[in-house]
Amino acid sequence: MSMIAAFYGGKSILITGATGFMGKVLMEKLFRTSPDLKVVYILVRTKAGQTTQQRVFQILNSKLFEKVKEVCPNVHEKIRAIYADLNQNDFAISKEDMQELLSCTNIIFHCAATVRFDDPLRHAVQLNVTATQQLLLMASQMPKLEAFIHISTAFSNCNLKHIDEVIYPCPVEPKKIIDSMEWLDDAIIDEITPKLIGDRPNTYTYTKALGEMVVQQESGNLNIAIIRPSIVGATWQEPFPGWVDNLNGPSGLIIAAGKGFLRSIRATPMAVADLIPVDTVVNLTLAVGWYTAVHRPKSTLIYHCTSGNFNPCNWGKMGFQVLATFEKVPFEKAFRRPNADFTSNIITSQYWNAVSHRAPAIIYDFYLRLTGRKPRMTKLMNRLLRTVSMLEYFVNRSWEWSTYNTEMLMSELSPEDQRVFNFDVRQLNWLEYIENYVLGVKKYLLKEDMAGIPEAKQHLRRLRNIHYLFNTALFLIAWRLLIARSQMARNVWFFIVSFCYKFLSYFRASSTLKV
Ligand SMILES: CCCCCCCCCCCCCCCCCCCCCCCCCCCCCC(=O)SCCNC(=O)CCNC(=O)[C@H](O)C(C)(C)COP(=O)(O)OP(=O)(O)OC[C@H]1O[C@@H](n2cnc3c(N)ncnc32)[C@H](O)[C@@H]1OP(=O)(O)O
Ligand SMILES: NC(=O)C1=CN([C@@H]2O[C@H](COP(=O)(O)OP(=O)(O)OC[C@H]3O[C@@H](n4cnc5c(N)ncnc54)[C@H](OP(=O)(O)O)[C@@H]3O)[C@@H](O)[C@H]2O)C=CC1
Repeated sequence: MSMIAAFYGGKSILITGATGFMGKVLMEKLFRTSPDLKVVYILVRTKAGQTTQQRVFQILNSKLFEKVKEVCPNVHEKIRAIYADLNQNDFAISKEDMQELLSCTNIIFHCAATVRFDDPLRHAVQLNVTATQQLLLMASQMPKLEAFIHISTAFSNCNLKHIDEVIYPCPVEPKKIIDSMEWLDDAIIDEITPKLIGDRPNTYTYTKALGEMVVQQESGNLNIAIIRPSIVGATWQEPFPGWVDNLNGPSGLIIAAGKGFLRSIRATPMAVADLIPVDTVVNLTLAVGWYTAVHRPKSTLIYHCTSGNFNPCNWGKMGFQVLATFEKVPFEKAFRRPNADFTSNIITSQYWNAVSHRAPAIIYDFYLRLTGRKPRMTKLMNRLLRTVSMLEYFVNRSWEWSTYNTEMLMSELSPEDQRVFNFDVRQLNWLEYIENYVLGVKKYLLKEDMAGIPEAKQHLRRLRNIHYLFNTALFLIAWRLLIARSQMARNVWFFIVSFCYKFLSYFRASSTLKV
């Protein structure tokens, strides 16, 4: 019997960010392993014209929840969607709902965040820092609360090379940052943002670091733990391999490469690709929830959820396997054949951006214009290059994360819990994982049918022929222009033609003699 699964039985659990990538997998695993839990409160906002109920309905009707519905047929009754906007005071939660949350919650998993790298500081502070502070305040008023689990990121201190399972202070206190956001205007905030974030690459990593400081400062008597996952990728095993539902991290780039838009990226092939499957993160999160509530460690423990020190994979190996999978299962309607490569420095990267990204986009837009359609490729390409430039920081460096607490927790689990809540990435086979990841992107993100593979392959063969034809035409035009202008080119051309002629004449003569 799993002690962790039994622990969550009968519990009232509050999840923020339950509609996000990690939140959905967390809910799925909770219901699948502890179908007898009392209730899961989720703080949900309305979005894209959907009510909170409609959003829950959509999640429950997705493929991710198919197994849950078998083991917990009344799952819809156990999810209590509470309207909340984490950008608002008291999260805009109604009085009755707030009362219920305060009096009933046993465990909190705080997953909500803005994960955009380019969010203005004000917005990132609001969600990643102020909302965390408010949630802690709520938590301190919950008499039945046993544990508060905060999801941070392994990159909150990406300005360091070696990162321990401790909270590193930021130069300016979070409280001062929160206060200043209230009275500074946007223009001034934009101006001081680079100074505040210092040697971190974006507002996301900076505000996640501030969020951790807030957790430490406001922890009071609460049982708190912080989890720091690295780059969260598709599911490894559960509920099935390859599930992914957003474009963050590598997923968007896999699509861009598979559709032939992305042809080169400035990356260091030997740098560690610290990817971690989302189900691994969720298993660790649930194990940490149990350990924090039951063992009540004296201080806030931080758990690194990373793969690099247990089972390292590098970007070269990852890129290679991604491309190998495209050969077997190509994406449909590719713009060009998938043939991406890593470049090593900024100058070659600029060159390939001009030749392999911008030029084809301009040519294609010209073709669209000629055929009376609206040009769109240049805009799309600019967006892609901007995204790539933001991710480059993370694919050109390696980090070392100490994992003392994570290993300690692993050793504390019973063999059954180690199996059911497995977060030991030493067992992960990267080649298999990456192949399933690419397949998952095709099936669950692009919603492409496997039956379309022969047609996709045929399309790629057509693209290859067009590519050869285009290159031959380009060569002939260039050559024709050259011999019209240069005596030397004419001499070379004359030499080649006469050499071929002589060779053919000799060949014809010798074959006639044999007869
Ligand atoms: C030895 C040698 C061997 C060589 C071998 C050969 C090598 C070959 C190489 C081949 C390459 C193969 C493929 C690649 C394989 C791997 C490559 C490396 C991947 C590297 C990625 C790693 C980086 C991750 C770093 C993570 C560090 C921190 C981790 C975290 O803690 S947080 C999670 C990470 N967060 C993110 O990833 C968010 C990043 N995104 C953003 O910040 C923004 O989206 C943006 C990038 C700034 C873009 O903003 P825009 O405003 O321009 O666009 P917008 O967001 O409005 O979106 C545009 C349209 O796209 C849709 N969209 C965007 N995001 C999403 C989403 N998450 N879900 C769904 N849809 C999304 C959006 O809707 C827009 O659509 P529209 O409305 O229709 O226009
Ligand atoms: N993905 C990754 O690679 C990594 C993620 N993490 C951390 O893991 C956690 C989960 O990330 P992930 O699931 O990938 O992120 P997602 O972007 O997929 O999910 C974010 C969640 O936060 C919710 N949210 C955002 N703003 C608000 C708001 N104003 N009010 C209410 N809810 C809001 C979103 O709701 P809605 O659906 O309404 O937008 C969504 O449910 C985050 O804390 C992130 O920092 C850490 C390392 C890596």
